[in-house]
Amino acid sequence: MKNYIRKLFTLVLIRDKTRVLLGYKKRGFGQGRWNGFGGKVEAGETAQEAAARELGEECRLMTAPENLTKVGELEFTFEESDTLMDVKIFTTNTYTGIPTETDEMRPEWFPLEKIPYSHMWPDDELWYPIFLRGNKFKGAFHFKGHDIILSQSLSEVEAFTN
Ligand SMILES: Nc1[nH]c(=O)nc2c1ncn2[C@H]1C[C@H](O)[C@@H](COP(=O)(O)OP(=O)(O)OP(=O)(O)O)O1
Repeated sequence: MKNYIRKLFTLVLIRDKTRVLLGYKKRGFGQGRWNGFGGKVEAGETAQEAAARELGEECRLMTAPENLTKVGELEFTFEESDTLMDVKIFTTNTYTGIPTETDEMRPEWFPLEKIPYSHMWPDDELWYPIFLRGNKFKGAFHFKGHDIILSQSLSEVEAFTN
């Protein structure tokens, strides 16, 4: 196994009983795909602080870091890269503001039964059902390029260790 350089990322999924807010990524990593809002955790930030900041930067919704509940921990690696993306996934339904398009993302609400998996990361259709059932999960996905999952693990968990 490669000696990966681990980098911490966040992903925020805003949802209520009937719909989830996704953003169409207009540039950068994952361009052209629908995803939650998130990005790199900067030095000196907690993952929750970074998640709240990125939510504001990418779609103008504001929330306090303590409103964000961790629902998932996923690791992504790629044949072509030494970086291990360590992604902490949060959800909340407590926020202020109106989803607004930014340079990075175009937000849109999707009914829970109409999530656009064919235009999302290929792992999403595997773990969103766990998330949508209200459960927590952990997993790892190894990619060839950005479209092919070469190996994976995924399991539901009761809680996280940290
Ligand atoms: N396979 C995957 N499935 C998924 O659902 N989300 C993924 C993913 N791989 C990465 N992500 C998420 C994590 C994070 O929210 C986002 C990548 O971060 P960014 O879009 O912020 O990266 P950028 O390089 O554009 O950085 P910033 O300058 O920090 O905004 O994509």
